[in-house]
Amino acid sequence: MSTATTLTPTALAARVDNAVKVYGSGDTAVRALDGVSVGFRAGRFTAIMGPSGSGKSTLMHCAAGLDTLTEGAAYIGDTDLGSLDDRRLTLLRRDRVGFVFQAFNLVPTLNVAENITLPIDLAGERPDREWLDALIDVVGLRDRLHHRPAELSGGQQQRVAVARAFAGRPDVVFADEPTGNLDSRSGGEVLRLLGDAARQASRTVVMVTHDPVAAAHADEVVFLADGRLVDRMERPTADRVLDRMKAFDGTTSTSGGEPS
Ligand SMILES: Nc1ncnc2c1ncn2[C@@H]1O[C@H](COP(=O)(O)OP(=O)(O)OP(=O)(O)O)[C@@H](O)[C@H]1O
Repeated sequence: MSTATTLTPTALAARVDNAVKVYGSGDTAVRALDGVSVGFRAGRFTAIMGPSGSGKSTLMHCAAGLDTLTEGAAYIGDTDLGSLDDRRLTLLRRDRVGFVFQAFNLVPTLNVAENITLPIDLAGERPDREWLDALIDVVGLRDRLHHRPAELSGGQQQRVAVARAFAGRPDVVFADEPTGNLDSRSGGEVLRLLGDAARQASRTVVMVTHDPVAAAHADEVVFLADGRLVDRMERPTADRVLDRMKAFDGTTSTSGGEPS
């Protein structure tokens, strides 16, 4: 049987195979990814964790088509990103991928409603009003639609960014430290939104974080160390994630490392 081309419930929304990323060359070369193979299941919320410099952001950027791999392959659904020219890659990112960054990256001159629909407007598409309406309710922004970003709290701004990321019904939303600029209460709300969007609307979310509490909102955590995938954890709790992270201190060995 040939590989199915449509997504099934257990399909992978994004994956990398044998991903190698080398920055620079010669003596100063850094092997940020050293043969990582990992899949992100459709309809799930996955967190990427690991010590500083372990390659989390590099993995996310390469999986999302924001950067290219030195070796190996990255796929969104069945599309091999390495097979796309710049124009097609730009279109794929616009049509099939959503992004949430630590710095909210809203357009200051546009109001909330305009920020949310910006990717759809830029694509020249017609908004799906029903979907947008539901999204605005999910992120709790209905009474702020005509405000500009500067009139919102940080948590509200990030909720706008989450709504914008999901507005075009992307296959996968990548989030890079989305709660890094938020207090724990606002951060918790944003994480719940990401989880709800993944589970209720069958969207896939992949989040880079260094925070075990944030990772505990995910369905699964994948752990990187020194550019390699070293572990996966289903149904994480903050304590279990913290214990796993402690095992990285001093050694990145995965055999018999006992948390203190
Ligand atoms: N543009 C670049 N040029 C050279 N080296 C880079 C570049 N970007 C990242 N690196 C290096 O690649 C390695 C992985 O970096 P990356 O940012 O992916 O790690 P990270 O796990 O996201 O770290 P952090 O948690 O500190 O953000 C690090 O050694 C980093 O110094």
